[in-house]
Amino acid sequence: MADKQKHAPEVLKDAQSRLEDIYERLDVSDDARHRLAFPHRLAQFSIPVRMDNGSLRVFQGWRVQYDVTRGPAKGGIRFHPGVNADEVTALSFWMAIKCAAVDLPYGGGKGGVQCNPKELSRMELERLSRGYMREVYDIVGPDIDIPAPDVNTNSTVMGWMADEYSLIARCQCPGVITGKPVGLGGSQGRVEATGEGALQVLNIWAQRNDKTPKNMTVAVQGFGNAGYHFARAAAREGYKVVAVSDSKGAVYAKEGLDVEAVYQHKNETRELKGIIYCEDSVGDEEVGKRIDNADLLALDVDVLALAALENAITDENARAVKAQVILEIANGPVTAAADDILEEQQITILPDVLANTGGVIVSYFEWIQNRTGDYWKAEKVGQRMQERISEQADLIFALAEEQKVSPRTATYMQGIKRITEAMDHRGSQRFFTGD
Ligand SMILES: NC(=O)C1=CN([C@@H]2O[C@H](COP(=O)(O)OP(=O)(O)OC[C@H]3O[C@@H](n4cnc5c(N)ncnc54)[C@H](O)[C@@H]3O)[C@@H](O)[C@H]2O)C=CC1
Ligand SMILES: O=C(O)CCC(=O)C(=O)O
Repeated sequence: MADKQKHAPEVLKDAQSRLEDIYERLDVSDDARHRLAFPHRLAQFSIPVRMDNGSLRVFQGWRVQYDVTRGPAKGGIRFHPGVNADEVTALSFWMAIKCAAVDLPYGGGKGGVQCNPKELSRMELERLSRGYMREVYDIVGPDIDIPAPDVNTNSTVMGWMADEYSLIARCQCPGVITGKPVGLGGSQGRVEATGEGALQVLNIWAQRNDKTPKNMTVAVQGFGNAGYHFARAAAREGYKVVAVSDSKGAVYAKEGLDVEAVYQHKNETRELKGIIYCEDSVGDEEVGKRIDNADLLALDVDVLALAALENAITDENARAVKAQVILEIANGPVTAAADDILEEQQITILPDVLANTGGVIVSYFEWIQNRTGDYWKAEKVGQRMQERISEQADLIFALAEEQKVSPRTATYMQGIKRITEAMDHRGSQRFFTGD
């Protein structure tokens, strides 16, 4: 256990350990450093839920607003047995960095409930989702904090939460939450946005480095919302997706997987591990062969896309990575210690705070649509996301080249610079001076 903790450090501490270098490079003031050392607000609460069998269960929940200098807090809500205050705080810290890095008028927030949604009935899940909104009602709102989906939450959960908010507020207020169903004020393109945005970041990097998608092999850890939509988009653009995994297993095919067939199988059986592939016989179910999850991370591929959870690559397994580029679709999949090892191995990391911004960018578009009442077609959403990502990724890659730093350092520099500039614009006398 102690050994495991050594390799998978506390998420917030690990996330913040990257800041000192950024502060030095940008000459950040002591005031700003103090303010970014702690979350602006951390709410912890209990959510009592009446279960279908009549018993009462009480779930622990959190909502953290790490920084709100540039605008209302923004970030998803995670339902997972491992969620805790440390993780949610780190996730809200990353939201603040990423929103600033791609110039969205938001701060960073995140929420979580410690639960296993797979063990809950649909009605229990709805009661839990509504209970969460009742607990955070006073601290969220379209100008305060705007939640969205994350691991194990989706448009259905967002729809229930939006409805609960409107019941309490006694008004229609779709802008309080994004990632809603399209029929309830959700945006076209939000479901696939994170995966599509990650592909765009990869394409921009590939173009700048004279690589062509056609020859590039890809392995994807985490075949959920973000990972599946990335794999689908990558296959569409000519990348060869040779392996994907979920929490229970991984599947591999040297000549490339049929991503849609794998998705269909997973949808029907809820898992990937049943898929069997024989090199010389092709049957209905035979779309790939089973490999261990750990082996997927060490495959000799061009691109390793990490789309599951934090701490996937640590100092324990970093040396086994053979990919030339890691695409961080998940938040925090590579620890700071692993970063150093991967850099030594000359592996490029396209960091979470840039690579997974497609989701929050389209959430921003959803919020604009909710507030103006002007709903956009899918083409417009796609085009505006592409413009935003291209513009900001180009700035970041150019900064990385100019400063001779990694794309992660350049993205943090971009984000922290914008946050600290906004702090300056708000003035230095808003705090009690003591006289
Ligand atoms: N959904 C979104 O819009 C966004 C998600 N993200 C991040 O992307 C990551 C994935 O999120 P979603 O796709 O929304 O969640 P999801 O719940 O839809 O999918 C997560 C997937 O990861 C798999 N998984 C979990 N542990 C694993 C392991 N050890 N090995 C292999 N697979 C494993 C699960 O089985 C599941 O298939 C998270 O880090 C999330 O914070 C980031 C930005 C936006
Ligand atoms: O869509 C959003 O507002 C936030 C998505 C999110 O939680 C993330 O980018 O990690």
